[in-house]
Amino acid sequence: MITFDSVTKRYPDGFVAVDNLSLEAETGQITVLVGPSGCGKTTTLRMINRMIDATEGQILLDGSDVRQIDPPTLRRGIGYVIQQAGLFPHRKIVDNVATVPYLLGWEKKKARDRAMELLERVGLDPKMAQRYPFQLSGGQQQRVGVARALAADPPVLLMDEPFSAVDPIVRTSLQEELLRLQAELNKTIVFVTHDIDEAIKLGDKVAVLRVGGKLAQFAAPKTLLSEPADDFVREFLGRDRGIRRLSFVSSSHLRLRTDLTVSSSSGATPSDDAWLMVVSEDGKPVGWLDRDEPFGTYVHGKDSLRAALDAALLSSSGQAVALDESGRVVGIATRKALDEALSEAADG
Ligand SMILES: Nc1ncnc2c1ncn2[C@@H]1O[C@H](COP(=O)(O)OP(=O)(O)OP(=O)(O)O)[C@@H](O)[C@H]1O
Repeated sequence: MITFDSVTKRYPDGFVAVDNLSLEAETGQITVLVGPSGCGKTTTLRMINRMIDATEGQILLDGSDVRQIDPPTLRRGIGYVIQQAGLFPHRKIVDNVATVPYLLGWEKKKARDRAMELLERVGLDPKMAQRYPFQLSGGQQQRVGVARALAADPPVLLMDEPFSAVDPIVRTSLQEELLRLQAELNKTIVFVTHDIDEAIKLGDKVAVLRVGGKLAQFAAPKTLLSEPADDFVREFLGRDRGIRRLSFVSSSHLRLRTDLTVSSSSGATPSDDAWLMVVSEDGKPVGWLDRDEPFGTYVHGKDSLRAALDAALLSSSGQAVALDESGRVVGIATRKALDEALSEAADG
């Protein structure tokens, strides 16, 4: 766990970049620092690995004051990923990833084997290992940056706007990759971004900072969306707060109708008003009976209420097709069921 206890950073010119910050970044979780430009996110992050020293207060890493630990020892246990990856341009990818193991005196083969394993872990083709950074796309370089930070298996990972220099599609895939990796690795991650959507997607908890380095709110994404602490946070969260909150509401409470499905061999005829979903022999959705309209699906209980609503909006049926994890139809969420679930969500 990383604990900020009344931490202030005053730069030599007197500017207060971080003002009396107290928060805890839990072990094995992703804590996101988010806020407008200049609010002190990077300063806060760099005080953890002592690239910047706090002026007042204490930062504790698993109970030990970081200022009592000499910086090289401290940084051995802390991976650091920055925007545009910051790779060494004249080193091959494999050697970039092996940087810290080399510094730690690992023998070359062991360090390179570790690097190759990590490249695979972050979803890069092993063939990339022999290339130089300029021969990789921005997104690939960013993956290398993550692999490099993980090389010595540090328990803590600091990530400073790591995905902000890539296009939105690559960015989404990097975010998903990080969540997948984190599910395996359980690192204590502190992640800086100015993008509130990224914060909400990645954070177990999100610290919203305002200019002047003051903490405006520290909460789980769901709480931020439903109970923003003040107008600043509300405005920073932006539009569609209500819809976005549905991403954190489970679809498992949606009441499903099983009488609105028909097997493809049944020869059923449509009734006037009902939309019936034809289901193949192996349980997969085929299409609406006698209606040439698209249909939308979601995985019941796994996807959010937002996903179910989105699926319903894909066709004029207004109904979502609920699937199990292997893609078989488990029932139909009707408008009425969605309506009920939405009003429950609005209440709670
Ligand atoms: N060495 C320094 N001396 C004086 N002021 C500084 C110094 N470094 C940063 N600052 C100021 O401290 C404030 C916080 O900077 P910081 O880089 O932590 O912000 P940030 O939230 O990460 O911003 P951005 O999103 O733009 O990267 C800014 O106003 C910055 O100008």
